[in-house]
Amino acid sequence: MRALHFGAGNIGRGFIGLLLSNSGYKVTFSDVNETLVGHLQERGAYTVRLANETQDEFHVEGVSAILGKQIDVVADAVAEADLVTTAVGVNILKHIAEGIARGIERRIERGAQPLHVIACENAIGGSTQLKEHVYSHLSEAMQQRAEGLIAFPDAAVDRIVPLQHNEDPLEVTVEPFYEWVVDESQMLPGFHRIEGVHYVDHLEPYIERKLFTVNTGHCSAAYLGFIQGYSTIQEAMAHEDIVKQVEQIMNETGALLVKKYGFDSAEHERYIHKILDRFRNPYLTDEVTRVGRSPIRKLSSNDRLVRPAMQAFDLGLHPVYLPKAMAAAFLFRDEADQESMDIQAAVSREGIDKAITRYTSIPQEHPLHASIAAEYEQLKNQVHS
Ligand SMILES: NC(=O)C1=CN([C@@H]2O[C@H](COP(=O)(O)OP(=O)(O)OC[C@H]3O[C@@H](n4cnc5c(N)ncnc54)[C@H](O)[C@@H]3O)[C@@H](O)[C@H]2O)C=CC1
Ligand SMILES: O=P(O)(O)OC[C@H]1O[C@](O)(CO)[C@@H](O)[C@@H]1O
Repeated sequence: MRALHFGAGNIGRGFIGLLLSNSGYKVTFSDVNETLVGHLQERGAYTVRLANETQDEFHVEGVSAILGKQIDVVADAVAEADLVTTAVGVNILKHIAEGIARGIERRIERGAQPLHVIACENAIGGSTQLKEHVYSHLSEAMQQRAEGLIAFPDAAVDRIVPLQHNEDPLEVTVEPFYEWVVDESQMLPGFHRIEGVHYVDHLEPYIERKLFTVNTGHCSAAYLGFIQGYSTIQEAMAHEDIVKQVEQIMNETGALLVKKYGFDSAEHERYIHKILDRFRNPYLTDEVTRVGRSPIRKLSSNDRLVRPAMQAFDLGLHPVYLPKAMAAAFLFRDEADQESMDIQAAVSREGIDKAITRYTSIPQEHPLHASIAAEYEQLKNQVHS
């Protein structure tokens, strides 16, 4: 069984590649980072280390790599694969779509077997988004032939994998916890199951629970930690005032999730506490700049902050901590993160009110808009210099 995985980065090597290899897939990585591809081609193996007391090691062997810029090579790999997965970042999906489309054409022309394409990104409907990008490169006739042969099941992925600072450029340190949930209702018969994946009929409760708890809480810790001048999540989470606020934020999304999906509230509370412990993992060093990265994406209407806040509001809940997290996101600044610099420029140019509407799509007359603006005014004088 052959798997082609796009993105040989932290999640690619430390999570998806590891599970695929453990399930008997021979993994080929496609990446645009030539150095990384070179190392993988040369060694064909790498180590995954768990961030726990015993630093458990796993050796992933028999892997290969191709350069993602070589569309023809990528298309051939897609044509030969039994499974395609991605962990490149949701905004990069459009850039890998052409290679996948050319590969689909080749495999259909050869009368090949069905193919599953699973996007493992932090986004709602990631694989569906990828399908749209891929289909934009296919003729209508080819799209029709692809239906029933090529499936794009949506997925939720959860494992904290920070930026790596290991001597060995291929080694990756990951937290012990992981969760990979795939929408089985979007799959075709005969799929070679991946060990460790949880297959469900309805993904929405799982992806929203994950995105609105782990990701909402994590980025909030980053933005609130940034204001206080902390450089890592572990440093920020050592301060009880930040922990309390992060917990309140997750309680607000929790109230929404319990109301919307009927989750057991005691169980959800345990889920929140486990996540707070994961954020505090003393065996990891996770930079605030990584966890806060891409604030435009994180402030967008379908993502971890605005979507739960709006849904909560519409269900008659009145979030107050979520607007604070959003206000903190508007203050996050990292010169290496273009999105954060664009937000800072927009706020200076047009003021916070217009910037809130621009990035969150929350109209000025909505009560949440005023809450974010009020929190921003409070927080802006507290940013550690
Ligand atoms: N790191 C984490 O803790 C988690 C990350 N995720 C999601 O996984 C995805 C990847 O995140 P990370 O692994 O942290 O990022 P990363 O930056 O470590 O890895 C992304 C990789 O994609 C490669 N890439 C970029 N453009 C490409 C292209 N056109 N073709 C092929 N490869 C390309 C990059 O060179 C890089 O190696 C993101 O969507 C993220 O939200 C999800 C859960 C946890
Ligand atoms: O690219 P993003 O969305 O910041 O992804 C990283 C996030 O995903 C997580 O791994 C949670 O699964 C967190 O480490 C982090 O907040």
